[in-house]
Amino acid sequence: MTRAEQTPASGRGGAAASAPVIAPAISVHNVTVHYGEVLALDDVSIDVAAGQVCGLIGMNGSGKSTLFKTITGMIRPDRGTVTLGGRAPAIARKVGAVGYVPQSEEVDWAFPISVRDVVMMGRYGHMGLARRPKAADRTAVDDALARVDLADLADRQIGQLSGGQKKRAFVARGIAQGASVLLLDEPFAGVDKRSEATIATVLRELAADGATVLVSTHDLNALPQLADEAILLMRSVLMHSTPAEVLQPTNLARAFGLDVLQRGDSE
Ligand SMILES: Nc1ncnc2c1ncn2[C@@H]1O[C@H](COP(=O)(O)OP(=O)(O)OP(=O)(O)O)[C@@H](O)[C@H]1O
Repeated sequence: MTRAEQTPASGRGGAAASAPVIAPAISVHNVTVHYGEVLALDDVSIDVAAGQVCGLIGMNGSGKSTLFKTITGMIRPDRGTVTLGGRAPAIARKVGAVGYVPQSEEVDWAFPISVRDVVMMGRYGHMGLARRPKAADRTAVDDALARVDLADLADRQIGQLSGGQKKRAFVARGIAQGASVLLLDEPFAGVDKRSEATIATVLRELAADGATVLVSTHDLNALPQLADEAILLMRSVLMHSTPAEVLQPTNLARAFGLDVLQRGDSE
């Protein structure tokens, strides 16, 4: 039985057992991942509750992308478990509960597909096997495009957008999907201020509506406005606390060395 299934009715009863136990939206327990000889994640444990925006901070190679891929189920850990709202990643993905915005380098931008069709991919879990969009799917896609300010560019080939617009298109895919967990791997990398502000606002709105957002970023200055909590990752979790606490110079120095303190970003 998962923790999500543990209700008072299934326990021994009594007043102390009356509160339902709610599974964290994202739960990573004792996860270790190797690529061959390379140890990418070492005994990582993280719980993030529903409705939170959690920032993921760490230097290049600290394991952020590996953590995202493990949470989506694209990578199977050598050890440990991942659950999303009490469900295995593969199940969560199948029912469209988890949305993923990958790093730009991982997308084939030459693929002959329009922005609208990229966003429509978020609706696949709501369609039958024939993947024929219904009116509700088209409405969800139009709403998501409007929310990230891309309605005017909906019919362009995805590769013909700017870096920030591409990121917004993938955020729109997650919105159209209605994902309760949204994972974003450096959505602010190489984007202009307008795209950054649009994405940050949308993430806050989604969390206010109950979604859980895990987002990696190198922009330490923007972290307090963006996130409710933050994780400092260096192969293992160095710290999981408030942004203010994580941004304490002594804590950043543990993850990045001392020079990051002068610059305000982690690149
Ligand atoms: N496919 C792979 N094969 C072998 N090693 C890999 C592979 N992918 C990542 N690694 C290694 O695993 C470690 C973690 O990489 P990962 O991409 O998760 O870090 P990251 O924090 O996302 O880095 P960045 O900030 O540069 O995106 C690094 O040492 C990296 O070199």
